[in-house]
Amino acid sequence: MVVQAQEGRLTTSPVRILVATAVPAERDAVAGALPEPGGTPSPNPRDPEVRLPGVTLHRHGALDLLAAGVGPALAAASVSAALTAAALRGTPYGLVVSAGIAGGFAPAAPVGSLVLADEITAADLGAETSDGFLPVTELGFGTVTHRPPGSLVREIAAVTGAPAGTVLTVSTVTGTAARAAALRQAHPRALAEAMEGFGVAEAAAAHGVPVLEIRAVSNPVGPRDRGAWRIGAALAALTEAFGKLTPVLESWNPHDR
Ligand SMILES: O=C(O)c1cccc(C(=O)CC[C@H]2O[C@@H](n3cnc4c(=O)[nH]cnc43)[C@H](O)[C@@H]2O)c1
Repeated sequence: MVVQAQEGRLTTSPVRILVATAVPAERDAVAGALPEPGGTPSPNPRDPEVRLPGVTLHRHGALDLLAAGVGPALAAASVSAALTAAALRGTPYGLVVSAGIAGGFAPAAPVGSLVLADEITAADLGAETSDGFLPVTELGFGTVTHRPPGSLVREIAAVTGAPAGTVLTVSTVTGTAARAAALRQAHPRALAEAMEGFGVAEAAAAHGVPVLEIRAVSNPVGPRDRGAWRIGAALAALTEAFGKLTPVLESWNPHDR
C-alpha cells in the first residue's frame, strides 16, 4: 500500500508487484492462488496479458506474473525489461518477488517445504584459486548478496510458517555430495539453492526496487537423483504459500523496511 498526497488529501493505492518465476508451470502455480487474470492499473484494464520484448506479463489484480526464464542472466534481462516498461508507463513496481521451486539443504528444508530468503546470494560468482573460491566482491567488483526488507520477511514468515535464511543462486545445479558440502561450509545459513534469485535481485536493485525470494523445495541438494524430484508437491506448496502471502504483499508499506 502506497500513501500519497493528492490535492491536499492523503490517498492510498496498492503497491504494484512483479512476481518472476523461471518457467510457465511455476507462474501458473502462483496464479492458482490469485484472482482471475486482469485488473488495474493497466493501459487497458481488460487486457490480462502485456507483451514486452522477449516476455509476456500476466496480470492478476495488483500482481503481474512473469515467466522470466531459467538462470540468473535471462531472469535479470526479463525482469529488467518489465521494470523498465512499467517505469516508462508511469506505473512503476514497488516490489519484485522471485518465486519458484528449489533444491533444499537437509534437514532444514525438506522436499515439499517452503523457504524464504533473508539473503539472496550468488554462490558461484567469483574466481577459483589454489586457496579456494573468491567471491567477486573480493576481486573488487559489485555484490554477491541482496537483502530483502526485514519487515516483509518477518510478516511472510509468520503467515506461511516458512523459515528465513540464505537462498543461494547457482548457475550449475548441485549434483554431488562434495559440492553440497562445500556450499554448506561456505554458506552455513543456506536453506536452498535455485538459479534465478540473484539475477532478479540485481535487476530490482538497478531500479531501486526491493526484492523478495520465496521457494518451494522440489528436491534435496546433493547427489543427482531425478527419481527424488517432487515437482508437483513443490508447485502445490507454492500455490498454498501465495494464497497466504498475497494479502501481506498487497498491504505492505514500502516505507517499512
Ligand atoms: O538434472 C538435474 O539433475 C536437475 C536437478 C535439479 C534441478 C534441475 C533443473 O533443471 C531445474 C532448474 C530450475 O528449477 C530450480 N531448481 C530446482 N531445484 C534446483 C536445484 O536443486 N538446484 C538449482 N536449481 C533448482 C531452478 O531455479 C531452475 O529454475 C535439474
